Amino acid sequence: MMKIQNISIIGLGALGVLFGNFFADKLGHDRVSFIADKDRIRRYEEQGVICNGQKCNFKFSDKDNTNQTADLLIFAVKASSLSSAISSAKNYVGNHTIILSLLNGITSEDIIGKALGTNHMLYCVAQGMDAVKLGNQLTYSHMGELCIGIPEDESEKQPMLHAVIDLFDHIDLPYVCEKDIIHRLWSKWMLNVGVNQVVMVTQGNYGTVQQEGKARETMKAAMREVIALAKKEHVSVTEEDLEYYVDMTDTLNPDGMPSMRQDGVSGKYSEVELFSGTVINKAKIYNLDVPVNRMLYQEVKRLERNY
Ligand SMILES: NC(=O)C1=CN([C@@H]2O[C@H](COP(=O)(O)OP(=O)(O)OC[C@H]3O[C@@H](n4cnc5c(N)ncnc54)[C@H](OP(=O)(O)O)[C@@H]3O)[C@@H](O)[C@H]2O)C=CC1
Ligand SMILES: CC(C)(CO)C(=O)C(=O)O
Repeated sequence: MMKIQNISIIGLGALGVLFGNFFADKLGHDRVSFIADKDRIRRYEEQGVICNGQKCNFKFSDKDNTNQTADLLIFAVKASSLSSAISSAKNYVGNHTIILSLLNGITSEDIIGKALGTNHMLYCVAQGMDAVKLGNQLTYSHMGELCIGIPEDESEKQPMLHAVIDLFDHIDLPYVCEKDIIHRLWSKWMLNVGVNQVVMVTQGNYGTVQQEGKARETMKAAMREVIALAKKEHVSVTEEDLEYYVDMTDTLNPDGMPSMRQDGVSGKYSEVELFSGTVINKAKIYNLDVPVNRMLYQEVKRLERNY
């Protein structure tokens, strides 16, 4: 079986730092590196990176290096940076490279696969964390888990999946190997369509949707529009999935906030196109009305016009 010896991550943000720090602690700092351009590397080395109060000694790899490929390559950028990240990471893809994408939404695996080779892709969903990165500082109390898997018709990727499972077992990384990874991708997307957008437009935090009231009801209504859409696309996402994710959200630090709201706080454009943007476009195909997502889309865009 292939053994994963080195890991490259692209994206030194909330998830990149969280998982990069975990990998480096368990495997040693030499086996984990962050791919970036020279300007970013200079900035990161000048400013440093702090994870739960501790300085991280990360190794950086110049995107233009052509003498090293990754055994495991992890994408941890926002959707708006995905195409630049793909071109920065391409030198690190060798014949044996396994790629995981931590991006939210239901499209990043396809996009990366089309650019770098679908034969490299496993599916992955990152969930359950309350990571907040503001400036160069990451804080979290729950690291969450990675859900990994392959669709039914890609069974030739079992050896790649086993290599990742072997690594995660070896370092005790919290993970779930999913029987139906497409179901997980969609049901996690349903959560983001609800919690990320509602916390963003209310300019709140997890506490805002953990208490009974309008915000929590709007979150659930936005999620139910995804359930209706999933039915049209023959993906089984149910009310039980909704309850599972609402319960998971209730366990998060009430002062924490989803990645989209962190973008709002930093005045960065959000991933709204991954959430209501995608819901609205897909709903048009089926003549499905999605008023809650239309409202959330308009509200996010209104907030972003003031940046
Ligand atoms: N935050 C969370 O708790 C969760 C996030 N997700 C998803 O994971 C993905 C990543 O989110 P998150 O970690 O919050 O994102 P962040 O915005 O915190 O971090 C993204 C990082 O990517 C870096 N980056 C952008 N373009 C490039 C590039 N071309 N080369 C190298 N680095 C680049 C940015 O660097 P710079 O700052 O230098 O521009 C930034 O540090 C998103 O899709 C999000 O929805 C999923 C689950 C939970
Ligand atoms: C809701 C959460 C934290 C999942 O755990 C997430 O996916 C995000 O912040 O984008």
